[in-house]
Amino acid sequence: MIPLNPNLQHLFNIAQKATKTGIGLMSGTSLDGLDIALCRFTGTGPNTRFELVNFITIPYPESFKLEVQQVFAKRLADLEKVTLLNAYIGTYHGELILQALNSWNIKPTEIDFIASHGQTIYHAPKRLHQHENYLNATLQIGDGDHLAVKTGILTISDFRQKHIAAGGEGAPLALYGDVLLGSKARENRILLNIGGIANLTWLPGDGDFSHVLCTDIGPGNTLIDAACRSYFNKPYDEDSAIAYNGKVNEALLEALLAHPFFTEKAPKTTGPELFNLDLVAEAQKASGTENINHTDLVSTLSAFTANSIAAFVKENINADDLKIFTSGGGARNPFVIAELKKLLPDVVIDDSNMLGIDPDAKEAILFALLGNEALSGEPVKIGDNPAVLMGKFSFPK
Ligand SMILES: Nc1ncnc2c1ncn2[C@@H]1O[C@H](COP(=O)(O)OP(=O)(O)OP(=O)(O)O)[C@@H](O)[C@H]1O
Ligand SMILES: CC(=O)N[C@H]1[C@@H]2OC[C@@H](O2)[C@@H](O)[C@@H]1O[C@H](C)C(=O)O
Repeated sequence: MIPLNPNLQHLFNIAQKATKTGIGLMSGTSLDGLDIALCRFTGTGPNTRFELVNFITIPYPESFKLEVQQVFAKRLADLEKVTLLNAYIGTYHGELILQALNSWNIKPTEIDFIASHGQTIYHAPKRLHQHENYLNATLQIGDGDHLAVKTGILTISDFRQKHIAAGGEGAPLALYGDVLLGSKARENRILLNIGGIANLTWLPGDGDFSHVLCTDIGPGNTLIDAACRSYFNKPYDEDSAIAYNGKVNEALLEALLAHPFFTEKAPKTTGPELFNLDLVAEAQKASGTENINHTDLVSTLSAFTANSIAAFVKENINADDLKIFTSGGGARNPFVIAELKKLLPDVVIDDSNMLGIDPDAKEAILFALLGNEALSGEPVKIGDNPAVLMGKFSFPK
């Protein structure tokens, strides 16, 4: 028999393990840091069982954020910088993994795989770019080969391309994790992630996958963070200290909510390419609120996040005994959550801890789960969503 090359033999051995230990990585649109979730999986698909063994967010230094911001969500960027960052982020994320493993007293050889999201630098669904001859597109950098060589661990990366190739927009991939880990018969659940962008998965209690809906909704923290950076020299509005000091400007809020993205049919995706301070400036112009003070602006942008989420739920999800389980950094924004509760008084709102899923770790767990699927799963059909196994394999040697 012709032997397999050692990489494929190693892959084959890992794929056949009953229990796999994988690291999921998420570096989101907020650019706050790298989320590292060390998970243990048995089974795949609807039979997946997972345990979060360790989790850490390693904050990015300011200098790194500034470098990424030079190319992040920008139509025009320095191509040399993109090229340099693609290699740099791969190696850097590898270093952060080694650092985390060291702090947990775990050897790299104990890890079966890394599943890495990379850093989105541009998300261009057709609804945004509107170039007739081009399809949906998205770009995540931080090449998997660099991670694999740096850590010595089999790495799976670049998950979104297959989703697009199979007809999707490359997001939200939360769909797959939320259905497999978060659904429960006879419970009408919404899993709401408030990151830079807010997205949700509607999981009706009838257990029929064809009724599941997963979509981006609009801005989560991205506009609040951008206003805090620009006007308060702060990365975000910690504990809503600024928002609670200001007053919501109803005219501006109305103009923001009038953006056509909100009437487009779900599922849909978006990003800071659309929801940025230029869009806010246009809404200020349309509502004659150019002179709004910066504190009121932060209150209004926080209310915008809550109102766009509540409006989506009211218009699209008609169910009794609805429960929302929140995750992402925005779940820690008390102003946004209090507004949401006010706007949806009949809905029980809790965080995803109630489901046994750490709200800060949820997206990193998702990528670990997608890695586990890529190794041993089968495509799962959920409504009209692409039924594909995602991710590309990189070997250390
Ligand atoms: N105590 C807090 N008070 C207010 N906001 C907070 C707090 N803690 C975190 N946040 C918000 O959460 C953000 C980080 O969220 P998260 O890490 O979920 O984003 P992300 O993973 O980059 O996003 P995405 O899901 O869009 O990729 C911060 O930038 C901030 O806006
Ligand atoms: C292109 C991209 O990076 N999208 C992110 C972003 O952050 C939140 C929202 O927009 C979501 O659609 C997605 O990430 C999560 C992990 C997802 O795909 O489910």
